[in-house]
Amino acid sequence: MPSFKVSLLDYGAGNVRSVRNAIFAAGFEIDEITEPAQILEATAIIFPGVGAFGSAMRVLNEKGFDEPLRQYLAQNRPFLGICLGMQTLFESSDEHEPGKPPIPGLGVIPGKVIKFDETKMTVPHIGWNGRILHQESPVFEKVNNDDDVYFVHSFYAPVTAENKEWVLSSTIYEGERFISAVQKGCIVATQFHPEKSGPTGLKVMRAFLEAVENGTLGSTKPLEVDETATTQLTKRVVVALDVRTNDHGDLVVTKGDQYDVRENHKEGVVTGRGGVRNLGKPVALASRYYQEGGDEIAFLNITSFRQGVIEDMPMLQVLEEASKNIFVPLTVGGGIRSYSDPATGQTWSALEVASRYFRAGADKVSMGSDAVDAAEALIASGGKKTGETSLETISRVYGVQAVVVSIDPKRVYVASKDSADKKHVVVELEDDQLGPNGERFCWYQCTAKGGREERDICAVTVARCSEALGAGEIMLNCIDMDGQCKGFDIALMKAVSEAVTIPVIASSGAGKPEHFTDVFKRTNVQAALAAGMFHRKEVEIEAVKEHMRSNGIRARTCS
Ligand SMILES: NC(=O)c1ncn([C@@H]2O[C@H](COP(=O)(O)O)[C@@H](O)[C@H]2O)c1NCNC[C@@H](O)[C@H](O)[C@H](O)COP(=O)(O)O
Repeated sequence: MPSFKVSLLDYGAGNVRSVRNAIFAAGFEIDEITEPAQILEATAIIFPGVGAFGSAMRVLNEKGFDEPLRQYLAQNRPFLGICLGMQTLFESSDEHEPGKPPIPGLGVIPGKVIKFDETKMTVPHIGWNGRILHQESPVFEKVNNDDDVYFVHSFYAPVTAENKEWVLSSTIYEGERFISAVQKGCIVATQFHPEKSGPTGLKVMRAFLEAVENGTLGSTKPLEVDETATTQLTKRVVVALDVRTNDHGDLVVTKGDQYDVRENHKEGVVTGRGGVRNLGKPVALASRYYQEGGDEIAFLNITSFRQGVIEDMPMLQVLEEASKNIFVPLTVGGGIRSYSDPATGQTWSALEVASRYFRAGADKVSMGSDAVDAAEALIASGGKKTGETSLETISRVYGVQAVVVSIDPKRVYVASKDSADKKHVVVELEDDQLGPNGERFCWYQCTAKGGREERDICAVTVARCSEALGAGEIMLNCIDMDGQCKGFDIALMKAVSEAVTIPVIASSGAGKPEHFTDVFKRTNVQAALAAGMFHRKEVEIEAVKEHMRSNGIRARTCS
C-alpha cells in the first residue's frame, strides 16, 4: 500500500478523468486540490493541463493556487506537470486569450512558449512521436528509449542555453526541436500525455510515483546528447466504432454499407429492411483495439440527430467505462450541438454537451451536422465570424486540438473540371478510382444527419471553414467508399488535406493493409481509420502497421 496520496491539481479544463484512471492504474489514491492551502501540504502534485496557457494561468491566479505552487516548486518537492502543466512552468507564452494581455507563467523555467509555424507544418502536432534523452532519470527507466509517446499541442518550448539544464528529453517535429520533458531535482513535467500514451505512458506515471515513494526521484544524470539524433511523427492507425441502439434498444457497434446499417442482404439475396447490424459491445470492442495497438479510438453516435434532450446521452457511460482501461486518445462524435427541451424550454449549449463528454473521459469531440451548418453560415455572412458557433465556443475553452470535424460527403459526378457550380471544388479522380461509368470528374457534396440531408456545399469548403472556426482536425469520411473495402477516396483525401493546415484523418473504404500504405503514400493525411475490416476480424491492426513499416512509413510500436 503506497505511503502517500497523489494531490491532483485539476483546474477544471479538459479530460482529467484519464489522468485519474492512470494514477489508479499505478495503484495510488488521489486527493483533489480544491484549496490553495492543500498545495503546501502535498507529498506529490500532479498538474494535468489541457486547453490554453492564458486561461490556465488566469484560473490558477483567480483560485490563489499560483503563489503556493511557486513556493512548493521552489522547495524542490515532487511535481509532475503534463502538457499545459509543463508549459505553465515557463516564464510566458504567445498563447493568450484573444483581446486580453499575455499572462506570465509560473516562471520556474527560463523561456517563452511559442507556436509551431503553420506555414511550414501541420498544426497542431497531434500523434505519436519519439524522445531524445538529455538526462538519465528514474522517470524513464521502465520504458525503451525508442518508445513513442502521444502529443497533442500547437505551442511548444524551444531548447535554449538558459533552460538547457532542465531538459530531460527533446523531440523533433518537421525539423523543429522542442522540449518534450523537463526535470530538475524532483520537479518533472512532460509535453506529451503519459495518461494517453498506452502502456509506455502508464510505465512513466508508475515510475514517477514509485520514485517519489522510494525517494529516488531526484537522482538524475546528464547524458551526452547526440545532436544528429532525430524523431519523426508516426502515421496514426485509428479505429472507428459507429454506435447506435438496435431495434431492442441495446447500444451496439454497427457498420454501414454506404451508411446503411441494416441487414438488407442474406447470401447476396435482397431480404428487405433487416435489423441493425450488430458487431458487438462498444466498450468491449474498444478495449480489444486498445490491446491490439490502436493509436486512437473514435466512438460515433450515428443516430444522435434523433436525440431530443441532453439527458439521453448513452455515450457518457460508454466513455466512463472505456476510459477506465483504455489509455490512448478517445474521440466521441454525434449529437455535439445545442439543445432545447420543448417541454421545459430549458436549453443546453453545445459547450455544455462537450464539457460532459470531456469530464466523462473524451479527449476530443467530433462534430458533423453542426459544422456543416456553421460553414454555411460563415459563407453566407461573407466570412464574418460570430464567435458563438459550437466550434468557436468549444475550441476557445478546450483548445483547437480537442475539436474534430467529421465530414460526410458523397460524390457528384460532373462532365468536366469546370462544369459544376464555381463555388464547389471539382477534382479529377485517380485512374483506379473512376466513377461507376468511368466518370473522371466530381465534387464532394456534404451531407448532415448521417448522410440523410444533402447540402449545397462541398467538402473542401466545409473543411476550410471548420479550420477557420477553430477545428483542430478533420475526420474525412466518404459515403461512396464506406464499407466497400476498395480503399480510401484518394482524390478527396488529396483535395481536403491540401486545402487545410490542420491534420486530416482519412476514413471510409479500407479493406486491407495496403489501403493504409496507399493513402499515406499518395496523400499527406496524418492518420487513417477503418471500422468494418477490424470489426469483422478480416485484418489485424498490427498487420496494417507491419505493412506500413515494410513500406517505409513510420507506425507506433507498442511495447
Ligand atoms: N449511417 C452512418 O454510418 C452514419 N451516420 C452518421 N455517422 C457519423 O455520426 C456522426 C454524427 O454526428 P452529428 O450528430 O452529425 O454531429 C458523424 O461523425 C457521422 O460521420 C455515420 N457513420 C459515419 N461512419 C463513418 C466512419 O466512421 C466509418 O466508420 C468509416 O466510413 C469507416 O468505415 P469502413 O472502414 O468500414 O469503410
